[in-house]
Amino acid sequence: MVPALSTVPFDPLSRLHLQPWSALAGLGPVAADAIAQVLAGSAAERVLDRTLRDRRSLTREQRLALKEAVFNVGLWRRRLGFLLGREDAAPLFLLHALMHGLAGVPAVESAALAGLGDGAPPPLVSAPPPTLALRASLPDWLADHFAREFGPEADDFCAHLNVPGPITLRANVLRTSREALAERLRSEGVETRPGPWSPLALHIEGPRPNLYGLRSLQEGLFEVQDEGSQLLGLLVEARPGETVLDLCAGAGGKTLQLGADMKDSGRLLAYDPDPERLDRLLQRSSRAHLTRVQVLRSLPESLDADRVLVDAPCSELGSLRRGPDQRFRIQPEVLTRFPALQQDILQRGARLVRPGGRLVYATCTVNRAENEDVVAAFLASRPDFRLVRPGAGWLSDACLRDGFLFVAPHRHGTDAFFAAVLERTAG
Ligand SMILES: C[S@@+](CC[C@H](N)C(=O)[O-])C[C@H]1O[C@@H](n2cnc3c(N)ncnc32)[C@H](O)[C@@H]1O
Repeated sequence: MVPALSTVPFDPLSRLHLQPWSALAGLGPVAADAIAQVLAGSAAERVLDRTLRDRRSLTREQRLALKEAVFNVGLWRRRLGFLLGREDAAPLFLLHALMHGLAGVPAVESAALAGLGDGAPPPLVSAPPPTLALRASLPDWLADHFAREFGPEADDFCAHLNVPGPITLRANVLRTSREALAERLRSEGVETRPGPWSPLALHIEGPRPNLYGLRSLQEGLFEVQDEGSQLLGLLVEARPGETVLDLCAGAGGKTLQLGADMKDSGRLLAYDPDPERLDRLLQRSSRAHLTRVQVLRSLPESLDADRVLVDAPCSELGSLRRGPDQRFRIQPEVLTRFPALQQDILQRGARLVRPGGRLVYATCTVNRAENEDVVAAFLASRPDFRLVRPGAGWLSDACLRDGFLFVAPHRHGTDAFFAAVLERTAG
C-alpha cells in the first residue's frame, strides 16, 4: 500500500508568493546578468555563488531575493516563455513574468523591480499551460518520460520536483542516537523533526542553518543525507563483524552509514573508479570516527562478502529538485546511457557475494530501463539469486512497489529512489 495522495492538488507556486521580491529594487540588471548565464548553460548554484561573492555588501533579504530570482527563472523558464508568448524572451522579461505571472507581484511593481523601464509591462498569457511540459517547466522529452513512468501521478510528481527538498540529516549511530542528536542540535539553535521513514532521519525546520559551522557536525554526529538515500543504506542490513563491500562508494555517503551499522567492526570495503571521491570518503570516515574502512583502488577477483551494495551510476532523475536547472542540462540519451553499465556492475557485485549473502541494487532515478529491467535481466542470468522483500520487519509497505523499494517526493517527501534486495541461495 502507498500513502494516499492528497485530493487538494499540490501547488509548487505557493512558495513564490512568500519571497521578498521588493528587495530586488535596483538589482534587476544584476539578476538579469546571472539569469543569462544560467540560460546559457552554467549551473545556477555556481552562478549565484559568483554573483554573491562579488557583492558582499548586499543585505540578507537582497541575497535571498537574488537567489530566488536566479533559481526560479532557471527552473520555470519554459512556463515563463509560455506566459510571455515566446520561448526566447530576454532575462528581464522572464524575471518580470516570474514575479508578476507566478508570484503575484502587481504588474507595474514587478516591471520596475525587474528593471524593465517606464514603458507598459508586457502582457502575459492568461490561459493555463496546456501540457505537462509547460505546466511543470520541463523539456518535452522529459515530461513525456515522466508521463510514461507515472501515468496519472505524473503531474503531482513533476509539481514536487519544482520545490526544493528538505535538508535532512542522518544521525551517526556510532556516536549518538536520533533523539540525542535532536537535543544537541536544539542546544546549537537548530530545530528538527524526525523523518517518517528512516529511523535515522532528522529534517531541519525553518531556514537553512550554517551546518558547517556546527560543532556537532565537526564531531561527526551526523551527515547530510536525503531520507530516501538513508533507506538504501539501511536495506543492506549490515551487521557487526561482517564483510561488506560498497561497490560504487563515491565519496562515501552510504559507506559511512554501513560502518556505523557495523559498529566499526568487521571488514568494510569501499570501491569507486573515481580516486578523488575515495579521498573524500577517507576524510569523512575519520570525521565519523570510523577506523576500519578500507578503500579499494581496484576490485578483487574474489571475495566472500556477506553483503554488497551496488549504488549504481544512473540518470539521477530522482534528485532533479536539488538543482533547479539540471533538467535543462541533460539530454534524452541519458535514458539509455546507463543500463549496460549497471548490468555489468551488478554482475561484478554478484560474483563477490558469498552463498547466502545479500546484494542490494539501488539507483536515484525514475526509469524502468535502469531499475526493474536491469534487475529482471540480472535474475534471468543468475538463477542462484532471488528477490526478497526489502526491509522485512522495519520498512513500511508504503515504501514498496511491486516488490522493490520505490520512494518519490510526491508520496514520501524524499528524492526518488529505487532498490532491489537480492539474496544468493546458500550452498
Ligand atoms: C550514485 S553514485 C554513488 C554515491 C555513493 N554511494 C554515496 O552514497 O555517496 C555512483 C558512483 O558509481 C561510480 N561508478 C561509475 N562507474 C563505476 C563502475 N564501473 N564501477 C563502480 N562504480 C562506478 C561513480 O564514480 C559514482 O561515484
